[in-house]
Amino acid sequence: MANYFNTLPLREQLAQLAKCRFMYSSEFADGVDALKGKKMVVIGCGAQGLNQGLNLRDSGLDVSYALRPEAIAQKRQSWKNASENGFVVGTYEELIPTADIVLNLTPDKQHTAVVNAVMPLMKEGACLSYSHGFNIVEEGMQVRDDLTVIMVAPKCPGSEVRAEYVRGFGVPTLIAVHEANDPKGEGLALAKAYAVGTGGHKAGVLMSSFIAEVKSDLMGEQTILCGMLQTGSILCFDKMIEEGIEPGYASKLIQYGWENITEALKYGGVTNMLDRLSNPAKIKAFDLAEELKDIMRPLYNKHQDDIMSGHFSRTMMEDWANDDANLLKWRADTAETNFEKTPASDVEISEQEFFDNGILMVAMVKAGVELAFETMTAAGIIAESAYYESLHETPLIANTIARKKLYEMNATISDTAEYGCYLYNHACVPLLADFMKGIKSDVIGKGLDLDDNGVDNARLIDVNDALRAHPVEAVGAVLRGHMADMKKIV
Ligand SMILES: NC(=O)C1=CN([C@@H]2O[C@H](COP(=O)(O)OP(=O)(O)OC[C@H]3O[C@@H](n4cnc5c(N)ncnc54)[C@H](OP(=O)(O)O)[C@@H]3O)[C@@H](O)[C@H]2O)C=CC1
Ligand SMILES: CC[C@](O)(C(C)=O)C(=O)O
Ligand SMILES: [Mg+2]
Ligand SMILES: [Mg+2]
Repeated sequence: MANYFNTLPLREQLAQLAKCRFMYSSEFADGVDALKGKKMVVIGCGAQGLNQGLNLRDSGLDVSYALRPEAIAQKRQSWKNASENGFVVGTYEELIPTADIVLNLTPDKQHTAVVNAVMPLMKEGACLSYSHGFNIVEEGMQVRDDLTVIMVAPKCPGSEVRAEYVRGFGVPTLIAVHEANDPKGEGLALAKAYAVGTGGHKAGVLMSSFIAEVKSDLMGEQTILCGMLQTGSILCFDKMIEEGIEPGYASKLIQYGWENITEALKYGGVTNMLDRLSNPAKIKAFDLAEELKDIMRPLYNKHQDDIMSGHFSRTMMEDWANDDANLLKWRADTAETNFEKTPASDVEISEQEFFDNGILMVAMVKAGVELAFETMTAAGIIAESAYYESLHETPLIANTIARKKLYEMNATISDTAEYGCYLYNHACVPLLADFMKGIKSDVIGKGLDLDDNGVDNARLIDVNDALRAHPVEAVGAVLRGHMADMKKIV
């Protein structure tokens, strides 16, 4: 199998990357009808499998789980997830031949083996679905001609797919039909109904392509979403300890800080997040973010270039073949960081204090969101998709850190995202070493110690104008206009 993207002529690569259209709520008027009465069989019951299945069942659909024999025999977590939630569980042989749609929700590393095992069992004309296009785009998987192949990719961790649905909202979702596999022309109707079933249509659905999803998803998760939050957590914690901040306070400021400050981002973009600071703190955060952007821009470009060229997927697949040696080592290293090992104290931190004492964290989020957005759009990813992959998803990842620090984030995201997160982190920590030498507790841990909050009017106007003029703010305002059901978290 070859990298499918790399086999395409340049004009086709560009056309696929640019494929992305925001779908209006009127396009979902048929709800889940296209899937009513159809058998949906999910393979794997982990982060996405369990949570998507719960939403689809609550939306009135027929969901069951096909697990590998050892998972059933050993009553593994996947078996517990499915059976304790009252789903029918069976082997591939028992359930796949009955399926109208098979949802492949196993880790990307397993896709080739899983698809090769289930394809011969799938009935004529059935549908195979993915939630991430890696197997099709980066590995060139060929699927039987009679099968429809679709993708319904929630732009967030599985835990939040469920949490947002239960709150009455949803998560932005990219849907796509693999053009080589749409023999009956029903792929789009199935993907739309599936997105409604998970609640995605309430947050925004983009009709896109497998290629656009893969090249944007990998970029978002490696950089701002997981890599930047991991790097920021480690650097900010270590700096606070160096500056004499009480460790339990430092741990709490970071663990819950990302969630608190990015809630403001979710509601009103980068502008609103910085508007939560006093005027002097806003100017300070702006300047820090500009400095961070200058330092980190080459790293963001490298990640996007490596994703586009296939270098990233090739090297990750080498690690797969090497028994995940890098992934497992990096995972063990994360468990040993001071931030991870220091429990949060029970000291009260008010919502405003997270902003006032976390100016550097605000600057890191601003820099990361803007850089990821700028890099993705410069590479041909459409602004709406780049917005979901940077700004909208950052708070959803921050929610996982609030639960159980970096452990929870890395356990909840896909193995692919986790690998990319560590790759970024290991490059970004040394890159920011000199920058961090100049950082003091006034921007992380204590807040600015000023007698008055006076600022120069002209400078404040410039900063406010620059914040509002960034292109992520323009597309964000439009997309948030379609998110009437969004619910408050903190
Ligand atoms: N994690 C996330 O939040 C997101 C994931 N995605 C995509 O969703 C897909 C699923 O990822 P994710 O939910 O993280 O996966 P998980 O790592 O949570 O694993 C899912 C399940 O797959 C089963 N599994 C593992 N290996 C095999 C195998 N060889 N054969 C059959 N079953 C297997 C496991 O059960 P057991 O070992 O017990 O058999 C496990 O329950 C991926 O394509 C990912 O990129 C997309 C958006 C976000
Ligand atoms: C965090 C990255 C993601 O793509 C996701 C949750 O959207 C993943 O692969 O886990
Ligand atoms: Mg994603
Ligand atoms: Mg991903």
